[in-house]
Amino acid sequence: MQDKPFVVAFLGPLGTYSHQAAYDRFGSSVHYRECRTITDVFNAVASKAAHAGVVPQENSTFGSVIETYDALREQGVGFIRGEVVLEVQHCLLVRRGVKREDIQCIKSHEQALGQCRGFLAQNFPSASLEKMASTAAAAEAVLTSPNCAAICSRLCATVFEGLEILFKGIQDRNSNFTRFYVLTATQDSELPCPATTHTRCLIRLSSRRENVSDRPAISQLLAALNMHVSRLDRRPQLESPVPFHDVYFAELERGDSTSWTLDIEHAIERVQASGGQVELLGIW
Ligand SMILES: O=C(O)C(=O)Cc1ccccc1
Repeated sequence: MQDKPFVVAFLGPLGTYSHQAAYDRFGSSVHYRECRTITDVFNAVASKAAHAGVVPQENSTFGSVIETYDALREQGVGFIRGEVVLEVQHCLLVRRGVKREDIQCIKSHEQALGQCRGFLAQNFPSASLEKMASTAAAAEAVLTSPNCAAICSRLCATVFEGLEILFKGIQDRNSNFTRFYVLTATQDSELPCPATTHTRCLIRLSSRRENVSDRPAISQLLAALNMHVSRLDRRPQLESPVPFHDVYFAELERGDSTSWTLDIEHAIERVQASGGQVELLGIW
């Protein structure tokens, strides 16, 4: 009898950058599960409908992927086990035969629209911009919207028959990379070829005390952490009774320490002792 296949969830449909990143990490020996949104990828992993998931986390031109951080704000959405960095070269795709002057609307994921803002302002100043769940979802929608174009990868011209490439390399910065997180349900869930040495981790930080006067500032929490922070993100904490009480996401990078996991545990204890709330969200 055959073992159950390892299932990897990603933001679909086929042809997204997330699909390419997932394939770069897991190759052809796993089953892939397309999800409609990034939140659905988290849900597929948390509910064990998929063994692993791949979600976009940040882009070198446009910055953080907000939907990913909003998912990471919730409890029990998964544990980050790895990262994939993908070079992203966007194309403008139309239904075959559609001319540049026919285009009235441009569809894509908000990240792709943001990464091509200059190109769009210069070449399509009066086109309306429409946010879609993913770049490939935009490509698929263009099949039935002749006056629209999609920003997506050139792969979509192969995936969706009837589309053609009008422009290539339309991102505002030639050097354009997106980083993806690989997640599983828990820290010790099964994962093909897991990393043997860990060099990064992600923690979620917030102050515990709701009382405004007593609340430790982020600077105090980071001082208590006393670790090498390589990246810091911030989102509103929705359950807080006070406004502008944020939750922070800090990526920590290993120095030359030989006891990295122990260092993290001690750092978490220090933050808790200084009035902070901390959750380890990933180690890879
Ligand atoms: O929509 C996609 O293809 C995604 O994977 C999200 C995204 C969009 C633009 C750049 C990188 C990732």
